[in-house]
This record gives sequence, structure tokens and C-alpha cells, in this order.
Amino acid sequence: MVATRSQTRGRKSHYYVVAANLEAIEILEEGEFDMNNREVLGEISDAAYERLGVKKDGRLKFDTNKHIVCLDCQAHYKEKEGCKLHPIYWVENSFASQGGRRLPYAERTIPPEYFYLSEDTIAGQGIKAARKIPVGLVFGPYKGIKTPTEECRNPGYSWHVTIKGKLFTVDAFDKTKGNWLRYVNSPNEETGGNMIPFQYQEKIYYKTIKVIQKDEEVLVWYGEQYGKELRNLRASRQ
Ligand SMILES: C[S@@+](CC[C@H](N)C(=O)[O-])C[C@H]1O[C@@H](n2cnc3c(N)ncnc32)[C@H](O)[C@@H]1O
Repeated sequence: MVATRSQTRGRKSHYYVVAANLEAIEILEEGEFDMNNREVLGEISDAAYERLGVKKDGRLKFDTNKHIVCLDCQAHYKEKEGCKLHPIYWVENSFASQGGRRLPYAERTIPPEYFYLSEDTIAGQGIKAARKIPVGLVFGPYKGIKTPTEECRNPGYSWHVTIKGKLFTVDAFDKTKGNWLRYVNSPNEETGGNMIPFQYQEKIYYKTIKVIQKDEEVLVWYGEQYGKELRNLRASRQ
């Protein structure tokens, strides 16, 4: 969605993805926003802006490979940019060569401007916010070893993905293959999550659905099956 400098080279970019009071993001034309209250997250080209927010015909069958859902509008959109009223901002996975080979691959992929690894979490290692993070940011994709579902050995570290109609799992247990999203824990209740997972073009991404305060833990609900396991675990401890 956000045009990189190379894509915009030679032409002026007029639109910016901005976070108002760091709460939610929106796309505004330069001059429409007051820099005092807003942070610019990135630029967007005129062409990308023009494609935004075209709600698809309600009869259109939802296709995870082509469409983005907007939960606020209960609608789906054809373009990666999503909905104009509730836009999303794709944050690229990063890879830090510094930290050397001492750190596992998974740890070196944490985008340091947004997150850090912590031991002071709901369970074992987890991810915390290095800054306040607004609603609407998309992180990922979740990287790991693609396995046929029936052979998946680490369900706690694996997401289902549908590829050409077939169900697979992406297993990120191995820190040399899985990236930083493998560290994100689950809340104890569904409503406790501040990000949600979704599939887009055969990959899993996490999107912020609540403002995440600095030093707050990032939590993604793993699904009803895992929720049941958590409840059973808690019951067995009582
Ligand atoms: C994707 S990993 C998260 C990173 C993990 N905490 C670690 O240290 O590697 C998922 C695993 O973390 C643990 N976990 C995540 N959320 C939890 C929770 N709310 N309660 C208990 N264990 C949790 C479970 O062992 C689960 O299989």
C-alpha cells in the first residue's frame, strides 16, 4: 500500500498514512493534517489512493488470496490497501544483521522500532511494544516450515493456511526457521487480544485491533480449540 521511495521516484506523493494521536490510522492529503497531533507512518501514491475502499459486491465470494476483510464495515475489499474508512498499513518484516549469529533468526526478525522480546509475560517468552502502536497496522507474514496439517508436530506454534484449497500448517517452533511472530502469546480470553490473525495470499498476518501501549504485551487469540486447552489447563491447576 505504501509506496516506497523507489516507486515514487520522480513524482510527488500526495497522500500519507497518518496516526491521529497515535490511536487509529487514516489516509489524508498533505495539508489536511496538523503535524502536532499526528504521526506520519508512510506515503501512498495517488494510484494506490484511487484504488482504496471500493466495497465489493456483497455476492462476491470471499477469497483469502484476493480480498481483505474490514471487520468495522463487515465487508471485503479487493485491493491489498483495504477499506478507505478503516485503512491498514503494512509493516514489512525486518531482519537485523547486527546482533550477529548469537541471536536466533526468529529474534533478529523483530522490528525493533515497534517491538522487543520479553520474559516478563503471560507465558514464557513473549513480545512487548517498544512504543504506542495504533489500530490498523499489519505485521508479518508469519514464517515457518510449511507442513501438511496431519503431520504438524507443534500446534502451539503453527497456523493453518489454505493453499489452492488445501489445508497446511506453518510451523514456527524452530527458531532458525520461524520468525518473531512465533513469540506472540495468546490472551487467556478471546476478548483479551490486541491483534488478530488473518490470511492473505497464502500467508498469515497479524493486525492491531486495539491501541497497544508502550511496554504492553502483544496478544493474539489462537482460536477456539486453543482456548479450550487453556481453560482445561487452568481447571487442572485449581
Ligand atoms: C506461539 S508460542 C508463544 C511463545 C512462547 N511463550 C515461548 O516462550 O516460546 C505458543 C506457546 O506459548 C504458550 N502460551 C501462549 N499463550 C499462553 C497462555 N495464555 N497461557 C499459557 N501458555 C501460553 C503455550 O505453550 C503455547 O504453545
